Amino acid sequence: KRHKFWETQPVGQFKDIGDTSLPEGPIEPPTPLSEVKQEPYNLPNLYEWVTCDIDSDEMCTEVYNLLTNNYVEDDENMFRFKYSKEFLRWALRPPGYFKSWHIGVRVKSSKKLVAFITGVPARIRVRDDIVIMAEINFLCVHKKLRSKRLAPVMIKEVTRRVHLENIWQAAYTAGVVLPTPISTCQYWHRSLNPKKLIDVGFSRLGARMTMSRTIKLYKLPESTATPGFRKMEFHDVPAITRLIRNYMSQFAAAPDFDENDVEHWLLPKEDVVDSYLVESPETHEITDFCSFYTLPSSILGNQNYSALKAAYSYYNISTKTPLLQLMNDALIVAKRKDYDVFNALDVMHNESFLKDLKFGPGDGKLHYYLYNYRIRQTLKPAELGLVLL
Ligand SMILES: CCCCCCCCCCCCCC(=O)CSCCNC(=O)CCNC(=O)[C@H](O)C(C)(C)COP(=O)(O)OP(=O)(O)OC[C@H]1O[C@@H](n2cnc3c(N)ncnc32)[C@H](O)[C@@H]1OP(=O)(O)O
Ligand SMILES: CCOC(=O)c1cnc2ccc(OC)cc2c1SCCC#N
Repeated sequence: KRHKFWETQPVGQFKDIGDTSLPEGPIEPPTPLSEVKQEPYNLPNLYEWVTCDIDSDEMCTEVYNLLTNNYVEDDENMFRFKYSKEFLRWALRPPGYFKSWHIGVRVKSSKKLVAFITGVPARIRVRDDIVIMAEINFLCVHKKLRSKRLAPVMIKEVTRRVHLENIWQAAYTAGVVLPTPISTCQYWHRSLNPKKLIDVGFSRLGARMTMSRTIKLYKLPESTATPGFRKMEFHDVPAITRLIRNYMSQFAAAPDFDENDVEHWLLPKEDVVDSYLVESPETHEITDFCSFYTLPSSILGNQNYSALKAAYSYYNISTKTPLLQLMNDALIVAKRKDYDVFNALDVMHNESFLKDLKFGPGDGKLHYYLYNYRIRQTLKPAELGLVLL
């Protein structure tokens, strides 16, 4: 496959796979800031750049509507991600964020928002290197403007704006194969509402299985099992920061969270992110943590349902409570909050609980990428400690 754009970019190229002579680390050196292109890339004549101020409800609504109607669908066009406005505000305003990295494209005449791409700054450790990167996300071109080579322009523009902040690396994920994945992970799904998943056509009744038997198979207790299991609160931030920094050090790639990052990314936010911890009733030590984010999807073309309420496993830490028991408590909480499905990637130690907790493998893959940073050997999912939204 010819990647006319990606072959011009400082990313691992397919032709270089297996070439262990190439050094690990940045592919190109930084450009002197005076040499970074000062003006935006040219768009086709009908279009103009707009910096999206998502603090503005009007602008945030335009972004929400563009994504709701034009963002990622599964291969069978059964679902389309429907990130909420509150989720977008959370995802796009972490500590140190740049409004200039929230980039839209409007039709000059109608002022209609027809494309979007974002970056947020993140400190990411790759093996022993801590690298300031841009996490790139929400790349979206309106369905009516596809296959016009707009995406490469969007990517070059966000790259330019990231360079202006003296940042030279990026991290991103995609369902498509591009030059060149640093890891390829698998989605797993745990039914919480099997009747709905069967009705929408995602799941099928097992052979020799009735609907009532299937509902019983996925049934969960009303209450969690772990003593001291409770919601995370603001005063837990220092302890959770210590816990996650220590736990994540075992993975080849992971976020380098400080207390400000933990406060932003891991404190519960209603209908955005849920986080729970285990505080030992005896010692009051905080020993374990689990979290999931809320990403609904539109259900496309079903008579009975229009929305899927999905929970996505985020960061989980087990030092005393078995991960299996901790994640079962997460499932119990998600079911109690009326989620239809609990999704997880096979990253970190997730493989250890997926089958036992009745997750089934999805048919979608998620490829992880670094921009302008080579790693010699593809990482196994279990070596990945990074979950992007
Ligand atoms: C130092 C800082 C660096 C920051 C930047 C780092 C890099 C960040 C990179 C971005 C990370 C985003 C992460 C993220 O947001 C999470 S992945 C979600 C991406 N969005 C969607 O799938 C939404 C629905 N699809 C669309 O809106 C369009 O199909 C998009 C806009 C995807 C492509 O629009 P289009 O109308 O269908 O296509 P053309 O404009 O004609 O362009 C075709 C070229 O685009 C390449 N392409 C297609 N999909 C891609 C994808 N998902 N990543 C990267 N490249 C992608 C494709 O390979 C081809 O290049 P090639 O000819 O070389 O093969
Ligand atoms: C029921 C299990 O599938 C999903 O939850 C789901 C929901 N919405 C999507 C929207 C776009 C989409 O495009 C790849 C996939 C989904 C998926 S499966 C992959 C995500 C996970 N886990």
